[in-house]
Formats: sequence, C-alpha cells, structure tokens
Amino acid sequence: MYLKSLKLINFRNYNQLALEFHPKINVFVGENAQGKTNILEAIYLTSTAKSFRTSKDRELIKFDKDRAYIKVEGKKRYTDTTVELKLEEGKKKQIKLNGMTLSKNSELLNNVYVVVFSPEDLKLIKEGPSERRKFIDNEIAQMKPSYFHHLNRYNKVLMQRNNLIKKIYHNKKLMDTLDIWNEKLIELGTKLMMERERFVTRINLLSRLIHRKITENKENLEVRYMSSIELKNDFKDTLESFRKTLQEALDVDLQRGTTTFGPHRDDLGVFVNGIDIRSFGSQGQQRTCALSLKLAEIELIKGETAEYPILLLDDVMSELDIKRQTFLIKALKDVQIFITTTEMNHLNELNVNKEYIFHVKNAVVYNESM
Ligand SMILES: Nc1ncnc2c1ncn2[C@@H]1O[C@H](COP(=O)(O)OP(=O)(O)OP(=O)(O)O)[C@@H](O)[C@H]1O
Repeated sequence: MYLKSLKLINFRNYNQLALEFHPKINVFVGENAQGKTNILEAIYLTSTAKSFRTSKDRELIKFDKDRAYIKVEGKKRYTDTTVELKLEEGKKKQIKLNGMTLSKNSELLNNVYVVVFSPEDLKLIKEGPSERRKFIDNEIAQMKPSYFHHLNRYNKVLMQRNNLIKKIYHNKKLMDTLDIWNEKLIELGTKLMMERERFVTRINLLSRLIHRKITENKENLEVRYMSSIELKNDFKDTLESFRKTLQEALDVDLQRGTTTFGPHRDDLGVFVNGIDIRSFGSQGQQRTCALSLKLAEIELIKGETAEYPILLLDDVMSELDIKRQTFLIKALKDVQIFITTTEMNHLNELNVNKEYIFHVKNAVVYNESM
C-alpha cells in the first residue's frame, strides 16, 4: 500500500500542513528539531493509534492549542483507505476509518501497515532481551490485533500473581488463591508463546535469505525463539509444560517475590554461522542482522496481508554504509518509503524525484516547485 496524502492541524509544532506523496520515495530534509520526525510520528499514529515516542496524547497537540487533527489517504491494491484522528486535551482519541467512527482504538490495526526503522532498531541485537521481545510483540500485534489484547491481559495477570506471591511470603493462608492466577497466566502465556514461536520460525526463513544476499553468501543467519518454558508441538502439551515449570519454580518464586519463568522472560537468539551474535558479534554484524530482521518483517507483512507496509526510515540512512543503503533501497523497490535526514549528500545515489524532497524548516515544509 502507499499513502497519497497527509493533513495535519495543530499537531506537534505544525499549525497546518497538507502534503501529497510519491508512491515510492519521499524525503524530509532539514536541521535538527524542525519537525521531520513529527511527520513520521503522525503517519505512524494512523497505523496503530499510538505514537512511537510518547504515550501522552497531550504532547502531540500543539503547545498553545487544545486539539489536533491528522488525516491520511492511502491506496491499497483494491481499495482506498482514509484514516482520521482527532486528539483533544483530556478526552479519548476519536478515530474515523473511511468516515466511520471506531469504538475501540484496536479496530484501527490492520488497516495502514507501517514499519519504522530508526537508529534504535540498529541496536536491537545488542540491547537487552526486552527490546527483542518488544520487536516480536509489535510485529505480531500489527498483523494480529488479538495478540495485543492477550499480551495486555498476560501482563496484568503477571502483575497480580507477583503481588500475591509477595503477600504469601508473609501470609501462607493466601496460597489457596494462587492457583486461580496460575491458571490464567498459563493459558494466556501459552497463547503468546505459540504465536511467538510461529512468528520467529517464519522470520527466520525470510531473514536468512535476505542476510545471505546482504553479506554475499558469507554469513548464515539464524534466529531462534528462546523460551524459558519448554515448548511442545501443540497447545495442550505446552500448557502442561508451563504448569509444570511454574510448580517446580514455586519455592524460588516465593523467595524472590516474582515470577521467574514465562514469556516475559523470553528472548530472541540471533546466531551468525553458529555464533551468538548478541554477545560475540561486531557492531557491524549486529547492525546488518538488525537490517535483515527489519527487511524480513516487511516481507512477512506482505505475506500475511498481501500489501507491502509503508516504511519510515527515521534518520537511519546516514548510519548505514553506501553498500547497505543501496541494498536497502533495491530490496524495497515496491515499498513506499519516508526518509528523514539532516543532509541529502548521502542520498544522491537514490535519484529521488525533486518534487518529493521536502525541506522542513521550523514546521514549514516546501519543495523546489512550491
Ligand atoms: N506539542 C508540541 N507543540 C509545539 N512544538 C512541539 C511539540 N512537540 C514537539 N515540538 C517541537 O517539535 C520540534 C521537534 O520536531 P522533530 O522531533 O520532528 O524534529 P526533527 O526535525 O526530526 O529533528 P531531528 O533531526 O533532531 O530528529 C522541536 O522544536 C519541538 O520543540
């Protein structure tokens, strides 16, 4: 899919903005703190109803105003999509999809597909496991909104269980109520683990092919789902395996006052030619693996939805060497890309249509023909 246009009113540092986009490459160029990322953030909001920078809607509304508006018009293979968001101080977001008001924000998911790639993502491999879990969770949720719902419920149940085991330590009588929380945790947790396993198996196949191409067949990438629970072939057996692990870990959990096993402790193992790249990879290798994973994610969304997602490259091009930049753009020839950058020099090779190089200066956006 691709976006045809964007309209903003009182969003971040913009009073009013109306832009038409190229179906391929669009570049926002300008100095720091001018409003480039704000545009990507607005686009991202029309995909997930969330910002990738803040959970506070107030921050999205222009400082001196009390409401903001975002609208995008997108084109899919067979249909057009219009998404509108109204943000108002102290109120719930109001979202319209093709003119119809949505009752829940989650109904917006699965309409505008967006993948963001920023310098933070290049650190995906070397950061701690929580970053990699976030990567897995966000990708699955975008394709399968019910996953997001299960994840939220799991986290709530986990919190309740952790509170309870802290209390049990001082008051053994409360032990009787633990089973209720265990069962909820096991059921929701097993759903998450099975989805994650399915996702990682597929991302492994795709990223391996991409990685071989980027490294000219020198590196064999393997990503593996590293679960703290022994996974079995079906739901019932995995559920049983989780239950057994929880029972065996009960004493440790009580001592530590926390739940030591479960999907909240999972990780994504990343291996190159059999070596664990999280600990032993060079920075360059880790970045290339992150790039392969992101590109695999795009292919996966295409496979699941029959639409290519839109790619937001936030300040990432200057972080890649020319070989990887060229690979990225060639591999994404069917994807609409929005690039933010502080200077055009390193993008010269891309031959971007001048009309779609948008200069951003203090929330004013112009191109050479404007
Ligand atoms: N709610 C808001 N109201 C008004 N201005 C805001 C608001 N939120 C952020 N800004 C302003 O937006 C600007 C930052 O914009 P943005 O994050 O898009 O920068 P950028 O052009 O991407 O810069 P960089 O290259 O540093 O990433 C800052 O000047 C900031 O003060």
